[in-house]
Amino acid sequence: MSSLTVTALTKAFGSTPVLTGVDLHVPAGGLTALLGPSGCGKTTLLRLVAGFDDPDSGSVTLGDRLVAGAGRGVPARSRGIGFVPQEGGLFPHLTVAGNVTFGLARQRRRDRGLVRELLDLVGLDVDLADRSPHQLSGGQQQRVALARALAPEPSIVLLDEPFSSLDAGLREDTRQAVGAALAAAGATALLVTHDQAEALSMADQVAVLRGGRLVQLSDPRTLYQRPADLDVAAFVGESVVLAGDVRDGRAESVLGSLAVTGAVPAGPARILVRPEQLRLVAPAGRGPRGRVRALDYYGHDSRAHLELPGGQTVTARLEGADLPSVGQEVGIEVVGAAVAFPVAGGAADVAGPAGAAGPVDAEPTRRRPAEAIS
Ligand SMILES: Nc1ncnc2c1ncn2[C@@H]1O[C@H](COP(=O)(O)OP(=O)(O)OP(=O)(O)O)[C@@H](O)[C@H]1O
Repeated sequence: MSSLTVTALTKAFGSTPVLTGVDLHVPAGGLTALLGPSGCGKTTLLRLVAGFDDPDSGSVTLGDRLVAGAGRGVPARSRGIGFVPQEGGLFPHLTVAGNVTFGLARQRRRDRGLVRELLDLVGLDVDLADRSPHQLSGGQQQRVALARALAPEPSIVLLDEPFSSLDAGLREDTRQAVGAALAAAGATALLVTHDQAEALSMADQVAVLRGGRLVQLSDPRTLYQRPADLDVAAFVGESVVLAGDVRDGRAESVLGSLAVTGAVPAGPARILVRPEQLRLVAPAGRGPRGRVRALDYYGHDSRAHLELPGGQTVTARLEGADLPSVGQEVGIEVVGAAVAFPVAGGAADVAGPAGAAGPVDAEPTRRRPAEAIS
């Protein structure tokens, strides 16, 4: 398995730039998720790495082998890349064993021990070897596709939204099986996804792409806890964004004086905390408080939508069965540090992640209308 290095990669279709100066290093044996909204260029980047398309400029290197750029273009079939497409792309006329060994030399295709080994690697029973793809579930088909990609021992495996067609339960199981198989094979992998939970749970590092540019490359925890900006913050989880004023490592906000992560210049800032950092307590003195406007109950946890004194609504994620009632006034504590984004020009108005003016709610489109306050 090789590392992958992409340097200053640029691609346009006609006059429309799709990738602009993308630099990315995927270490050997690691799984990197390429995360971004629809149309940001994820698949295009994967196709340039695979050799299905040529970049306009920049380079692609596998290990120390330049495969694209500087006038060089190694054909896709000679790059030693395994590819797992969105819906498996299994050959319908071949059995599972035929699919898994498709890319191997004729002699190795009859090696039943190898088929067993590969199916075992992806968590499938060897009894499935003689079935046709249509006799498998979607999740099983994706595992066979991975076994097929791993069979020739490629330098890197590229996975293009491999779980997107699976329903929720199957998706989780298949993710775990695929992650375990890639780790057991010691594979270098680049996984395209627009699902932040998938990226955060599976990857060693996450590359966030926006508008054809790489905006952050971090391990999952850093990405969630120290996002590069509020757009990235909103893309990888729910956000509570407050107006604040930073002094000496603390931010004064409607939720009190909050410790701020990292060195932030003094002055007005937008302050990010996550809903699970908000803890509801009995209202006390002049401490931060809000009124519960709505509750979403999920069983394992709940979400409370809280209206703050200035009219802004924020979301708190609550564990346990001891829940407030709608209409109740509650005290609010913030646990852990906040992240501050200095406001250029001075005004600390809270603008939404997409730049909208006015108070921000973490998930405005999913919030229910406020329930009646008793
Ligand atoms: N062959 C092509 N010709 C013209 N435009 C293209 C071509 N391929 C992709 N595009 C455009 O490039 C942009 C990026 O597409 P791409 O498929 O890389 O995005 P993506 O992030 O993978 O999106 P999705 O998550 O929806 O698959 C889109 O606007 C798309 O319409």
